[in-house]
Amino acid sequence: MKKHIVVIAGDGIGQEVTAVGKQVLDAVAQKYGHEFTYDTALIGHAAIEATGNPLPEETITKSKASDAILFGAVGHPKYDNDPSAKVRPEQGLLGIRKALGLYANLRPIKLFDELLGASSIRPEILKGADILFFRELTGDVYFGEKGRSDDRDTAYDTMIYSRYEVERIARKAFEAAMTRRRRLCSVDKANVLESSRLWREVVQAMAPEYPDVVVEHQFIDAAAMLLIKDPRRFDVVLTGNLFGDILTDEASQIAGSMGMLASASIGDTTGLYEPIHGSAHDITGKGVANPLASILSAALMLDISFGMKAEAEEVVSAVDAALKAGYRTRDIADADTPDDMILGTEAMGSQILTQLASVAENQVV
Ligand SMILES: NC(=O)c1ccc[n+]([C@@H]2O[C@H](COP(=O)([O-])OP(=O)(O)OC[C@H]3O[C@@H](n4cnc5c(N)ncnc54)[C@H](O)[C@@H]3O)[C@@H](O)[C@H]2O)c1
Ligand SMILES: CC(C)[C@H](C(=O)O)[C@@H](O)C(=O)O
Ligand SMILES: [Mg+2]
Repeated sequence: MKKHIVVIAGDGIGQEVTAVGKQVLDAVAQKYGHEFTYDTALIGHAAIEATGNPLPEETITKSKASDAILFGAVGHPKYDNDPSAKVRPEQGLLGIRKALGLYANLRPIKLFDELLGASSIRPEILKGADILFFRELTGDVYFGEKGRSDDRDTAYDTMIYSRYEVERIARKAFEAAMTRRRRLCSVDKANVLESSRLWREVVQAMAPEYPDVVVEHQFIDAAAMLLIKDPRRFDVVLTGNLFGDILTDEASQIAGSMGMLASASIGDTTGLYEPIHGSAHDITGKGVANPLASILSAALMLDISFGMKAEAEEVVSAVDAALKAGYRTRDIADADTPDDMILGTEAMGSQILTQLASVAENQVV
């Protein structure tokens, strides 16, 4: 199969982990006889430096013309510490999500058994946790009207959702629940927020269309608590943009690390695949970033955008095999991990390629 992929590595460790994600795609293509061609595009701080714009028009054009996008991260400390900056790297990411209509952000929380010890949550609570988040991605307080009063002493952001926006993401979540354990938890703040009351109303109205799905509603504060107290009670979680952003960083502790969580942003056009983590200034340039989130994002691309299920499963199996063999990056190592099994970004990438080669030999005839 021929596919054209745009690689938008962005900033910080985005560059480091995306290089490894791409190597994995190359290895899959070679093994299965696919032809993947690549282009690169700028975003975030890198794009501001080069063009003054966090999302150059060319990046949108290239992205729209591609079959899928492998994305890294955006962000730079210069802007994090300057609240008055008018142009910011993050505008690039929000802009591309909006420009491509990527309203559904799928964030699977998969705990590899080997990483039970890497989490600070007790293993007996965690074992078998498997959650799929549907985070709405192009609405909410992120995109509602925002501003300052004339004297600049008052600021506002508007949390806003339309029935249509809630319905289309909820439908995706219900459909996914039908293929999984048939439980859907919708998370909102309907005891306080009007936009959440609409959210709940829409989900309640759709529930009878899916009689086999057990639907529950939780408030965001309680959901944040339950996620850590009893992660296995969740199957599909449906929520808005801001709540989903926060809950999934929290959920990374179920999987062991931010460096383990992949995501797929999908909608009406080209899908974008990215780790949920950011540019991680604290470890940028040290060669220690965990590339597994990028690799697992590449696996989601193979599955969702290209329909290459076997290839995607093989990538996940290769990750599993590397972890079973005892290899760790620093973020997922525990006190028992021998020093020589703690790998840097590139070395972990090489391990996955090695595992992929052997897994593939067993499976491909
Ligand atoms: N999708 C994105 O592009 C995205 C997401 C979140 C944050 N950001 C941006 O990234 C910058 C840094 O934000 P932050 O520090 O709040 O969040 P972050 O996700 O970059 O990092 C949070 C913590 O997790 C660790 N971490 C993250 N990814 C890791 C990996 N692959 N391997 C090992 N450790 C990893 C970091 O070292 C850090 O301690 C900010 O400018 C922020 O706006 C971008
Ligand atoms: C960088 C930021 C705009 C982004 C978000 O809030 O969506 C990030 O935190 C994410 O989770 O992808
Ligand atoms: Mg986030």
